[in-house]
Amino acid sequence: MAEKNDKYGKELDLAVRIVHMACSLCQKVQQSLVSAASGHVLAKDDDSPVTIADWSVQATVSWLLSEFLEGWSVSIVAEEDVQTLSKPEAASLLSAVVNTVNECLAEAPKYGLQCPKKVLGTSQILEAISRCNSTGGPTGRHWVLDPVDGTLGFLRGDQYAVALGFLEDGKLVLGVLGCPNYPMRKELLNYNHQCNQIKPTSPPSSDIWQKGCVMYARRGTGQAWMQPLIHGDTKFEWPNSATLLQASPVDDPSLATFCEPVEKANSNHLFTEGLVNSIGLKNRPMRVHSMVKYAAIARGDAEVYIKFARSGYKEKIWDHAAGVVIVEEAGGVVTDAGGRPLDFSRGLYLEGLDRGIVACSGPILHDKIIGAVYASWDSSNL
Ligand SMILES: Nc1ncnc2c1ncn2[C@@H]1O[C@H](COP(=O)(O)O)[C@@H](OP(=O)(O)O)[C@H]1O
Ligand SMILES: [Mg+2]
Repeated sequence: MAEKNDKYGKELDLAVRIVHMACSLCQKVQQSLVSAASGHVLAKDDDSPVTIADWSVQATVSWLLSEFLEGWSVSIVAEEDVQTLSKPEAASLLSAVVNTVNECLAEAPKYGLQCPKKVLGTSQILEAISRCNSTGGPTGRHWVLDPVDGTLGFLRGDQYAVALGFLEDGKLVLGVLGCPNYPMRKELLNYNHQCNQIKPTSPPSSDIWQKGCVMYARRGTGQAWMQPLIHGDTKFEWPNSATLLQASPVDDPSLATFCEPVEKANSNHLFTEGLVNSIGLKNRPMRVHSMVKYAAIARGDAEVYIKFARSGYKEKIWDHAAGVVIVEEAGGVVTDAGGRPLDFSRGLYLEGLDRGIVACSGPILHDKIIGAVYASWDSSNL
């Protein structure tokens, strides 16, 4: 077991194993989605596969955390609620979730965890999902879960993440980020040409694409780690070939790569283009779904991540928690556009966030971006 004698060692060890299991669950669901769509265009409004993955991951993570930590009193802030799933018309969805969760939990021994003594029933699974109704806040211990971050990426057979953070007394102390499609070569992350449908043969089902990883960090250690996902009959053995992550040393903007959301609706591409041009960034933006953008900064595949949501949009803590601590421990800097740290202590949202989010591989680039925000804000079209 990892770092058991250290503070949060037990929680980190468990969270990493759980996120590995959740990634495997997602890969199976996404694979069935790719097979189902093989040769066809998946209906754009058919979001049931991602819904199954969302609820199944939430139920699995909730059940495992409760089973191996403080029992039913464990506090989890998570994206999904149980209402839709409890409706009579969602019966087949619910039954798919029940099967998916039980299949995943049956694999627990492979990850060094015990599986349930009996297959979980529908009511236990609904209870596990609905238990994740904490609203976090400034005191106590809270897990923060985004079961499938980047739902569009998931549906498109593209990038998505499973994100699990841990807060104590309002401070972010652990982050675990599963990136099941994170390619080993950064070029494969670059999706400027969005894929609007599942593309079973592109990227190729090569070894590179199948890899995937789990990143994790504990606040204050100055270290962030990455483990490959396990495949087939391989058993998860700590430290599971963990390697240290190091954010990029590049601090010359002309050599830096910046990443941002794929969706224009989620971040103002025009504003960020002006911003990065003004400090001399030349590389094309790396547009990637989900918190994989934080992963790219932590691994040194990109130097800058900027997100400026439309005014009035409130950023949720689960969309950032895991990624922020990993980037910071890998040597990066994450703040709002005013240069202040993100505040995870005020409930479901990053309350008080100044305009947008700026994550950089180091302080020099970060200062430049923040300076550019001040210089260009008044003339911006936000
Ligand atoms: N209008 C909006 N502006 C900014 N972010 C939004 C948004 N609508 C949804 N999001 C958030 O952006 C996340 C996706 O991030 P990105 O665009 O970087 O891939 C979504 O996570 P989910 O996919 O988990 O819902 C969602 O929480
Ligand atoms: Mg999300």
